[in-house]
Amino acid sequence: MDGARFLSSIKDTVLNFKFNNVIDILIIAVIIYNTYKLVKQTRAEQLAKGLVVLLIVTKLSGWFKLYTLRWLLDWVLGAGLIALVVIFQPEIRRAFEFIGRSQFIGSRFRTLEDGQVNPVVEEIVQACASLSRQKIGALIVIQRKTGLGEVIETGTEIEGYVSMGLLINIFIPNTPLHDGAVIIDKEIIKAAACFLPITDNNRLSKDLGTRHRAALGISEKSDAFVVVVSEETGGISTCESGEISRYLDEDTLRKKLTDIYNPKPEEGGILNKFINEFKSEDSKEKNVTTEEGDDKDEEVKSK
Ligand SMILES: Nc1ncnc2c1ncn2[C@@H]1O[C@H](COP(=O)(O)OP(=O)(O)OP(=O)(O)O)[C@@H](O)[C@H]1O
Repeated sequence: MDGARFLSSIKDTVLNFKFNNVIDILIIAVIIYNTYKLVKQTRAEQLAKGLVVLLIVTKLSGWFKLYTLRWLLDWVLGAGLIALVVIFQPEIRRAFEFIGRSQFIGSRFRTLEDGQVNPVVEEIVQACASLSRQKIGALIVIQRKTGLGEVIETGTEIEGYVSMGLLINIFIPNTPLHDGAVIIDKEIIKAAACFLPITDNNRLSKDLGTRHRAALGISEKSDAFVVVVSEETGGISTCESGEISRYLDEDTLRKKLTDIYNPKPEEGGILNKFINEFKSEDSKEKNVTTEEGDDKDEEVKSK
């Protein structure tokens, strides 16, 4: 394109500029800004930089008529797109899962009046407190928006209302259903003795065995809320979004469960929540810490 044609095309663009062009530019600006926020400080950042360089070089090779280089770069970009989908499959999956469980679809738990507590919360709290006192190991998964059908299928179907008695009974040692996890969907115990995926985080504290690792595993792969009672110490822990909080007292557990069973509208825009969801895999990878030496009664983030 020579100089005169270039100038005349700019003149045409300016003269034909309309309101819908402004909207168009604004939308693109918002998309670019949020894409930048999305990839910033994640493993996608370096990749995005490389992609920008590749795009610029491709464009330049076209302008300078370097046909072989252009052909090669076109090919790399085409193949790169498929590679991107493969590399970022976990993030893409999380993003789609987030859309699926977003507020558009509504919460699965009914909202209660202020101060009201869902009776299920108290049943779970009392069961855990009792199991903790008796040092009986327990693993309780509360399903939220991510369906846990595959996990439920690995166990024994129960379909019974949540009650302190039933929960304690399930986990009594040497009974047929005590090994594995109980899955709760709202007020119903769907199944017991379920097998959960174990976390592959190998930087966890050595004193966390397979029960806690299974709890973390399912919380990484879904939005489930998990309560663990340690057989060894009687300590109560909870796992959520790949993070473990240990040595909880009854009141803290009650508060956490109340937040689940009596959800408040989430703060922040839908876009920010989407970005956080997308980023969480990466930030977790960066924030892995070990828990050795942590004090009792302190909430410990395992990741
Ligand atoms: N993948 C799994 N899915 C469900 N439950 C599991 C899984 N792996 C282990 N468990 C449960 O954890 C029990 C073993 O717990 P282990 O002592 O290894 O873990 P821990 O985290 O040290 O817990 P604790 O503090 O209670 O000893 C098993 O008997 C079983 O009930």
